[in-house]
Amino acid sequence: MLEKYLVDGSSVAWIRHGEGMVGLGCYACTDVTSPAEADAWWSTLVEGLDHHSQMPGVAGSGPLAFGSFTFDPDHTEAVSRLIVPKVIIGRRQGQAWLTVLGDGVSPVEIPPLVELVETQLVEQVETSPLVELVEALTAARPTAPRAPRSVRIEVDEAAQARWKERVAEAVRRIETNGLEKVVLARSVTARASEPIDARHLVDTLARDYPSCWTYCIDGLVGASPEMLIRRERGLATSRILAGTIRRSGSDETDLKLASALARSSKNLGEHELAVASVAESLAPLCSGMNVPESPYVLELPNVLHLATDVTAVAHKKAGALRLAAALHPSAAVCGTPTSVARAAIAELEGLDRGRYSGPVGWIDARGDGEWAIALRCGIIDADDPRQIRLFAGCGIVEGSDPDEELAETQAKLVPMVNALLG
Ligand SMILES: C=C(O[C@@H]1C=C(C(=O)O)C=C[C@H]1O)C(=O)O
Repeated sequence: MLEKYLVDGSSVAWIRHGEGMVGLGCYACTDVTSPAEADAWWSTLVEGLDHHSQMPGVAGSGPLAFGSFTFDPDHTEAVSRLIVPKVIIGRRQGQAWLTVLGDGVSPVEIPPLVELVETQLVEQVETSPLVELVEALTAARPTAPRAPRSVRIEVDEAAQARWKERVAEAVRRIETNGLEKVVLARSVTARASEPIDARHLVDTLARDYPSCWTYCIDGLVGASPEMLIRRERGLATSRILAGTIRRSGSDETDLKLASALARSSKNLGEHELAVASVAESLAPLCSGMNVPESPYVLELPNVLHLATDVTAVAHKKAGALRLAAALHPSAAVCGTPTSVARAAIAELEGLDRGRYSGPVGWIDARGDGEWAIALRCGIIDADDPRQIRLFAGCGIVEGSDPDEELAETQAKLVPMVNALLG
């Protein structure tokens, strides 16, 4: 529903269970090198920002900055970017709202959009001065989202073999030089005969993976199951995933797989490292932290994950971006110890991750917001939009088997592959 307001180009989306926000146009935008720099830029911009918003107090209402950050700014050609949309259409708990940045529109001119759920936005604003603004913003959307045509997904067996070699090398290093866990990723290129319409990918991902956070920002599109940090009225929550198995297609077998996953010492050990890294990074910025003793099994259509939700009360000054800066890169996407794992990734992976596995999300004027980890995603090539690079990785620990890890990356590619082919 929300995704139908997406306009190609500069529009952004953040959707889960059919709720969230779509941002149109660009009020302000900046390239940054880190979440900390982004935080400083946003704090300054938001002071005295002229805006008209409905539903104040609801998470996601008011002015927002959407952003996505590179995994490792020292080893990428990509840039981290923050976008403050001019218009935001939001929906939560069956209610909808509109936020407009800049002057020229008074709050009374903003039509009540509470019924947006049933009605087209443009109909709603027909009698208002906003109509021109919204029409201008949506004029760039000439057609309904279109599935990409003649998609070819590269199968490069030599590259797969090289990746398995890297996994084997990582396992050797784990046995010999103090590395406990390292996450190795690979990328696969898909090509269509026409430019890929990000809106189609958003539509499909939001429909097929409703419990994930579907995002679209500046060519980065995906549906992440992993929440690096959500801050809502000062309450911080982090969902940590580590330990994965592929689903079989049969409920009965999946049940057995789930209980095997919950008892597997390899997966539990890998999971513990990821939880410890989050708890350690959060501790200086929070109080009253609750870290559950054992993980639960999170079911997604393609895979099962071991999951832990950590909660804490964030210090007043620790906004969502500051928390994300402290948490990234967690062991879920980097490894343990962080610096050794990061260096091993730069040396072994042979991949520019770009914004894959970096924080992606939004922040509001109060410092609340949500930053997921950009997983199960693709990056549409800015120079050739018929092309998209898909990414997937796995945590490598002692005893990891290269063939199984390769199969796990294939399972993690499924959401994007299906969105492209479907
Ligand atoms: C790195 C990815 O996923 C991460 C690695 C996981 C694992 O190794 O079990 C599980 C979830 C994510 O934290 C990915 O999806 O690309």
